[in-house]
Amino acid sequence: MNDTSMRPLRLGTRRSKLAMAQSGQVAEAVRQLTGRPVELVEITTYGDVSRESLAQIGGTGVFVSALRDALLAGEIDFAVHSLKDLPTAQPDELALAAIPPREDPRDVLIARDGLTFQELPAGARIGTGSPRRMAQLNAWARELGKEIETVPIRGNIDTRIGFVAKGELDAVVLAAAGLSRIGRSAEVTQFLETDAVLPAPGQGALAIECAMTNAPLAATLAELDDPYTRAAVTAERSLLAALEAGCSAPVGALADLLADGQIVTEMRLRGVVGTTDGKTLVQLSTTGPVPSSSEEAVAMGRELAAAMLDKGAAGLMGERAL
Ligand SMILES: NCc1[nH]cc(CCC(=O)O)c1CC(=O)O
Repeated sequence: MNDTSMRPLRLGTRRSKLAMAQSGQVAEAVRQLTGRPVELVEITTYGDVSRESLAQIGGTGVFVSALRDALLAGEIDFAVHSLKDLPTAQPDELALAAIPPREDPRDVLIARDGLTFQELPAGARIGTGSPRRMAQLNAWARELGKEIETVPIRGNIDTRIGFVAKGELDAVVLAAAGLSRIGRSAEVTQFLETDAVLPAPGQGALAIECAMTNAPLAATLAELDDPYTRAAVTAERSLLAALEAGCSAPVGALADLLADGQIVTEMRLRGVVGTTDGKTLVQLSTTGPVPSSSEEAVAMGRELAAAMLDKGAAGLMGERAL
């Protein structure tokens, strides 16, 4: 580090319980790595303040722009984001210094009385404001031959779980990773298999960002990077970008590694786009060598996007679901 002082490193974070939990974990890892103190700097983003639905405010970047402004202004040294909240276009001035090993990427159901999705009665009210979740849940319900009602909700994880606890909704759908980070995994009633519901691109992964000009810090943070997670989320985000969809679009994607025993052999990338009523889904997958460069991962995402667009994916997006 060119700055050899023991000045604390300033980690910018949102104030939510989830953001504080994940920033706290990264702060500890950076402390161990550098021997330097790390101090959390709380920053409020538009996404935290606005009461509008994410689909309405346009989604991309509402949780990250204030953190990025603080990085560019030199008010903080680095920031931790949920990768799925990060817009696919990376600003030139900012380095995605590390993508640590991903947690469980799946969505989960928290339902009343311990119910699974299959056990929910016809007419069940399921809370989610995500067009991606609505599309896949409605498609799944159709397959099971039952009607459900998806109810748009917003708010932090505790608020969302509260709708079920108070009996206002039969179930809510959330990301497994977020629940585990805030210590509420025990309330999960079903982990949704990815054959039924593909997560958001980058779900379950974190992104650690710093200013491009701070090369020594970028190099230090890079030690927290997991190349497999980076390859997977790069392919997923490339698919999203090539579909020209934002984080509030009904797009799911997941890259996973195929292994022969302990040996990783290939990477599979799956993608889905659908109408929120679940009547039409375009769902495709591709398998190939594990990308050994960012360019290869990007190419994999682009190829799958092209195949999905061939199947009519474009016509299913752009709708502002609610
Ligand atoms: N959209 C909000 C959001 N952004 C990141 C997570 C936690 C999971 C993750 O880090 O991928 C969540 C909550 C959720 O979707 O349940």
